[in-house]
Amino acid sequence: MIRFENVGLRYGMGPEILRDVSFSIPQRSFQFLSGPSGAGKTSLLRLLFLSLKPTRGLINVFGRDRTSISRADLPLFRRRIGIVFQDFRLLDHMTTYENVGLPLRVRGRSEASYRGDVIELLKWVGLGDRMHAMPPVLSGGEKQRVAIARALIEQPEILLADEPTGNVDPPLARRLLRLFIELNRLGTAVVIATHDLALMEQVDARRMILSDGRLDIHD
Ligand SMILES: Nc1ncnc2c1ncn2[C@@H]1O[C@H](COP(=O)(O)OP(=O)(O)OP(=O)(O)O)[C@@H](O)[C@H]1O
Repeated sequence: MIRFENVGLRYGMGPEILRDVSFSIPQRSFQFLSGPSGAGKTSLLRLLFLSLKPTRGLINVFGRDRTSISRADLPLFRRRIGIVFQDFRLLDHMTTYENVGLPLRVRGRSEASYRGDVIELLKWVGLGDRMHAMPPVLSGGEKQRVAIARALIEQPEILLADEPTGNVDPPLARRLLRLFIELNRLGTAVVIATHDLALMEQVDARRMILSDGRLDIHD
C-alpha cells in the first residue's frame, strides 16, 4: 500500500535524519517502528501520513508517486490513513463524541449519517460511558482511546500510532495493544511507533528499527 525507496529526510540545512530508508507496508500487516529517542520515528510517521515531503527518494502511496499528488488531492489520500498523534490533538471544547465525529462533520456529512458509527466506535474502545465528557476531564488513557477512535472513524486502510502506550500503565498498554491487534484482524494495517520493549515482546510482529538514520527490518 505504501512503499519507500531510498528515502532521505533532513530538516532545513540540518543533518540527514533518515538515510536510504526502504520498506513497504503491505495490506493487513502489523509492524512496530522502534529506535532510540530522536532516531526519527515521528518523522517517519509524518512521511507516511504525507504531512512531510522527503528530501530524496521515492514514496509510493496506494499506487501513486507521492510527488504526483497535488496539495488539493492530499486529503483524499490521508483519509485512507488514520493517525494517532503522540499528543492526541483533541479539541478541548468539544465532547469525546464530537471529537470523534469531527473528521466526518468537516467533510460535510450530516450528524444523522455518522451518529451510530461514532457511538459504536466509542463503545469499542471502552468509552461508551464517556461520550459527553470533554478532554480536559479525561485521563491520559481515555484521551488516547478517543484519539484512536477519531483516527478510525473514516475506516482507514492503515493506522499509524505514535507512542500509543507512552503515558499509560502496563495493564492499559496491554489493553490498547489488544485493540490494535483486533483492528488488524479486521483488516487494517497497523504501524505502532514505540520504544516500549515489553510491548513489542507481546506480539510476534515485524519490527522496523531506526538507528543512525538507517532502517533495519526484522521479519
Ligand atoms: N520540525 C523539525 N525541525 C527540525 N528538526 C526536527 C524537527 N522535527 C524533528 N527534528 C529532529 O529530527 C530528529 C528526529 O526526531 P523525531 O521526533 O522524528 O524522533 P523520534 O524517534 O520520534 O523521537 P522520540 O522517540 O523522542 O519521540 C531529532 O533530532 C529532532 O530534533
